[in-house]
Amino acid sequence: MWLCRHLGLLFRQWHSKHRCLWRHQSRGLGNYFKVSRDILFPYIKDHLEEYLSAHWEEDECKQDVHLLKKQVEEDLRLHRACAQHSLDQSGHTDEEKAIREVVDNVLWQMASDRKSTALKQLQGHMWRAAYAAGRIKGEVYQDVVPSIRRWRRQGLKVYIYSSGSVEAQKLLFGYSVEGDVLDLFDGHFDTNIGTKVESKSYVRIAERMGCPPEEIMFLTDVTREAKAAEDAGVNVAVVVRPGNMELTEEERSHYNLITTFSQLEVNGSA
Ligand SMILES: CSCCC(=O)C(=O)COP(=O)(O)O
Repeated sequence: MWLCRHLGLLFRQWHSKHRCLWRHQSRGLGNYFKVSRDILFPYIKDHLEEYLSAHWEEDECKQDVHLLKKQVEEDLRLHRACAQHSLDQSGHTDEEKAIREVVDNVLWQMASDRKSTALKQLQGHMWRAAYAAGRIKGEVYQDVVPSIRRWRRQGLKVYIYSSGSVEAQKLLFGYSVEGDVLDLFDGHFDTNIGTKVESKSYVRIAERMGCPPEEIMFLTDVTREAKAAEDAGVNVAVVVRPGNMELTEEERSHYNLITTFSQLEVNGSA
């Protein structure tokens, strides 16, 4: 999440006290949502083969598979590790084999916590169908909606930057247990702007927001992301939620830590 206010005072205060907030999680919107690890990702694993078989001939699914194949080509070109095919493919039709290859690749990417745009696009499309059918909901932490509403009343602009596709972000907040709360956000960014562990992504986002990096606060629960944002001159706070990755002693002393959004006050007194 990003907060941006063009008045400067808020951020100068926060900056001087190192009260920098920006949310993010190690494995999917963990600053906001309880469910990515427990519901969203298992949903993909459990329904992937069924989804691909049902939608294989549709243009959108073909595009998703095409993007995944391009990613495999890129991985091979860069000598990155690739998925190993798990099943004996003999006795299967060409379509079944092709689906199996995609399933293996997607499961492998997820096990490796890859954040490729190709993976995120397919996941977004699968979740869209699941939200529409009422099978899943975005279970937002209790402190999130009231805190963001308060910040917005105080004049902050709030953005999402997630490895999840913009479409998936909108679904998560559009179908949340609190109802459609998309009005909380002024904009969305995903890996199309660059990965969250690259400093230049944060520079580009600041440019898009029309806001100097030092007037922006980034909340994350991933310290590699926090480091990249800091390197770009953005203020950072690390959000500690149950089940997140353990922080080292050094990380604990270096970063401003919060356990709930309600600890962030616009006057800088977190
Ligand atoms: C947008 S819904 C699922 C989030 C997701 O797929 C993911 O990988 C989370 O990434 P984030 O950058 O939000 O930690």
